[in-house]
Amino acid sequence: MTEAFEGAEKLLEVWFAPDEHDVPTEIKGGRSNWTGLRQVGKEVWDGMLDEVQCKVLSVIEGKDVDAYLLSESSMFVWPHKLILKTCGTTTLLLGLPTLLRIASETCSFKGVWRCFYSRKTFMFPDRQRGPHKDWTQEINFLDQLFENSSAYTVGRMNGDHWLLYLTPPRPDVHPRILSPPSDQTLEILMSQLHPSAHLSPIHWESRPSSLKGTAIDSYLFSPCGFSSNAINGDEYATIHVTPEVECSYASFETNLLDSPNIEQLVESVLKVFRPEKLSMTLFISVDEEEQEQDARDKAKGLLSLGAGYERVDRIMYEFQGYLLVYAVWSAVPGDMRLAAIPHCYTYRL
Ligand SMILES: C[S@+](CC[C@H](N)C(=O)[O-])C[C@H]1O[C@@H](n2cnc3c(N)ncnc32)[C@H](O)[C@@H]1O
Repeated sequence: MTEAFEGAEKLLEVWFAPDEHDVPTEIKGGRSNWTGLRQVGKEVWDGMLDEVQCKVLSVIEGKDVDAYLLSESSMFVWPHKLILKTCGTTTLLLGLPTLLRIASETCSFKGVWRCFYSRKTFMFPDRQRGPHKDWTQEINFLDQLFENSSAYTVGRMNGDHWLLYLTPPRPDVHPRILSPPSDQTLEILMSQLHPSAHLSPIHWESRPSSLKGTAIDSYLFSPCGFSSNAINGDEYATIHVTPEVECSYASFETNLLDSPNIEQLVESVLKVFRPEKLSMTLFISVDEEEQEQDARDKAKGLLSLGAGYERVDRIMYEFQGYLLVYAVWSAVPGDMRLAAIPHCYTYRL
């Protein structure tokens, strides 16, 4: 890389149905053993990713999800939903109309059931291209594709903040469901990493309780940079590291929040990277009152971090069907715990 790299990712999550059993049965894609979006062949995704300006490096096929390792981050494809996460100066949103066309023409989906798009503030916003030059342009682009959406700026306007665009569930795409899917996602976005935090920082392992094995795909870029996907059943975790000192950044994302608990998980990840600054987002689906209490208990995991960090912000939102917690921390100046050499972290998925 000749100039500083923008590690912060754009993150798109599109749900075409609430559940993998709700996908159309018709198969028109090249992978006829699979249903919904998983029937779409790599060569078709390659065409969409050309518009995003990134490439597939490798793919792993799990029982429930396919994980694509990209030249700029990752893509996960379930039968009913897709997560696309891309960094650098990629033009993620320019691939969205093609994704919607593939979902309709190849997979016979009636439309988008729910969509989420988010990102943190860029380190180098002037280098972004297409609609990603600023948040208003991204909102305008998405508003041409979706109705009744909401766009939020979460956090400090005069500091690091996080941007979120979301659409409400569409009953015309899928009728109101009695028990909406349980869904949770944690993202940890870290910057100003400890200088030793770079080479293959994560070892993945299957949980002892898990009968299914974890499939892992990792890539060490030259001269530096690391990306890794792990999948087990319908659970996934993904990690991306930009170690260059002038723009160091790492992200960790997973939908597995049961083991270990969130505090332990976050602390373990922080021990690897020792970032000076970090923000976290936790989305938890909330349906009934019971789930709401459960979600609030999980969210308490983001109240304090032991390891030499002080909380700058913690903001909670309630959306239709979801609780969101956004929290920002910064390292306590002079705290010796942060000077420790980073650990290698074994993550059990
Ligand atoms: C794709 S990776 C991970 C990006 C991720 N979003 C993150 O959290 O940092 C980016 C790192 O790989 C390095 N890299 C080396 N060759 C690259 C290439 N051909 N494309 C993208 N990144 C490359 C970059 O300089 C950077 O350190």
